[in-house]
Amino acid sequence: MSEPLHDPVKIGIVSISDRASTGVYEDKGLPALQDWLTRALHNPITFEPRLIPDEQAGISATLIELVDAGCALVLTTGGTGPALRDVTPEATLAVAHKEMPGFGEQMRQISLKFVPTAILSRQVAVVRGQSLIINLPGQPKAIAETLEGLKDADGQQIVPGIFAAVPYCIDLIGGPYLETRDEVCKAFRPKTAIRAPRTA
Ligand SMILES: Nc1ncnc2c1ncn2[C@@H]1O[C@H](COP(=O)(O)OP(=O)(O)OP(=O)(O)O)[C@@H](O)[C@H]1O
Ligand SMILES: Nc1nc2c(c(=O)[nH]1)N[C@H]1C(S)=C(S)[C@@H](COP(=O)(O)O)O[C@H]1N2
Repeated sequence: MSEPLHDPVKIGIVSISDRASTGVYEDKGLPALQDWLTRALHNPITFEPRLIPDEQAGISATLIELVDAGCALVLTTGGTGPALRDVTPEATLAVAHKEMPGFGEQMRQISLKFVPTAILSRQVAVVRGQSLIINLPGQPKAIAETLEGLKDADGQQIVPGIFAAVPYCIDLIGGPYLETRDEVCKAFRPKTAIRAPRTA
């Protein structure tokens, strides 16, 4: 039997936390991002992980470095709230070529089903060059919640997660063809954008 072939993808994962980056607590952001993406994607993934403090210039520099390194997707976690030190959205907008407001809107819709304080979350998503950068909330459990959405006890989708729109967005900016595992996240593409499976 021939094996299906999937495009390789490089993904930047960035945990932005003063306390995790200085060892006050163990970082749970990077493992949560890596676990979820490995579960969700068929593609072979090279991760570029970064654990950094809530410093605006340093966050922007890290995002640019990851885009320049060829990451088709960069996911950040942390620093999106209203506290003085929370500057992830500002740092992300500072490196944007295009804003993608739908991702932040959808994340807040999803998160409101879990916590009323979701309206405090200022996440943004942007395109820089051929890379999509998305902010996720800092709570480690919020990572899977926002990427995957909300399902009922029978596994029926109640609110679609934001990742459903990520593969097609990456197609449109000229990146690799991402293929998801439907049981984790059913990605949507218009029929004309669906590529026939390739085999080795
Ligand atoms: N990287 C992380 N690892 C584990 N837990 C985290 C991480 N980042 C955030 N959290 C948890 O989620 C909460 C909200 O995240 P937020 O990004 O607002 O952090 P914070 O309160 O600004 O503090 P810090 O930047 O020091 O993590 C934190 O108080 C913490 O309990
Ligand atoms: N799905 C989900 N979204 C969430 C939360 C959560 O627990 N689950 N916490 C909220 C809270 S309390 C805050 S302050 C904002 C911003 O979080 P951040 O500063 O950790 O990024 O995310 C919100 N979004």
